[in-house]
Amino acid sequence: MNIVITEWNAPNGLEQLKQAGHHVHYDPGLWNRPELSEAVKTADALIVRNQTQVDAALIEAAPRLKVIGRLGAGLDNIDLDAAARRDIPVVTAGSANASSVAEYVIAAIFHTARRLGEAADSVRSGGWLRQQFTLHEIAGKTLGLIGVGEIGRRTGAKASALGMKVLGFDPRFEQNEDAADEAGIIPAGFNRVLAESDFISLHVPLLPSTRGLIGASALSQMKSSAVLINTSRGGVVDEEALAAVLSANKLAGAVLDVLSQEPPLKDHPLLALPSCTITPHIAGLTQESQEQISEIVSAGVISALSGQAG
Ligand SMILES: O=C(O)C(=O)COP(=O)(O)O
Repeated sequence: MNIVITEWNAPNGLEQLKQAGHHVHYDPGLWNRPELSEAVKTADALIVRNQTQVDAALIEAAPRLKVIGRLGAGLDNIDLDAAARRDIPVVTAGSANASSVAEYVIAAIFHTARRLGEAADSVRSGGWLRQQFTLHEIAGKTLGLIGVGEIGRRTGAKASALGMKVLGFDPRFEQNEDAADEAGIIPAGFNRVLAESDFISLHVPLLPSTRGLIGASALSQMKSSAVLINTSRGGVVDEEALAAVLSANKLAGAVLDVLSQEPPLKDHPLLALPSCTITPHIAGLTQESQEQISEIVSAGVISALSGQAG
């Protein structure tokens, strides 16, 4: 069968698909080109990351489509209702990148707490600024999680192992409470997390109910010494409101791995702010997670295609 892959995928999964006897049309830049709707016409399977817009029109343009593979966790770029109407399953990699994202959040906490990059740069330029880089311990500080699914839970477990107090808000907390307890996460309301945390990390999917969740009102409830970390989706944060509070020193910093538009326009206001660190959507990207994701999604796609007529 014909498998169209529109974004980057690790080699092990591509090999798996070929070994299973499928024709692999691998074109990592296809998501951004008009030929996409032509390419899916003969696709039995479509494998994407987060940039391909798998909307109703694209699904309609693919009459043979039997399965969609998602090399990651977020599903906001896939019209799940349109897929369900055609009984097309969506295979994801589950929580295969959850540890990578959790480790990134811990790195972001240390990045802002100890500023090793800046300290090293200052030495390279001839400085030896020991007092200027006398900064903060993270033990005893409070990490607030907005969203306590698998990524939030693993982040909380690592933070609490480092001696942080961890507060977690999740709209589905009733169901998560046992898991949260094990990870050392204290269930808390949204406002408490905002008001008491030294670091706030976002782990909710982008849904109509979470779009702009961290806007002017939420930002105004945070401590002025707090740092916001976003590895979820850019749309969860109102970027203009964030730029305003950072410029006014009403928030100490932000580490953003995701933006509402990726890559950002050159004149994006957050790019000009030294207290805002932006990375290119890499939290879930490690060699380990990508190999695992590629393997899981390939296996799921192969299984969904097996036994189906071409
Ligand atoms: O898993 C996710 O949702 C991510 O955002 C990670 O990046 P990806 O979309 O897999 O390239």
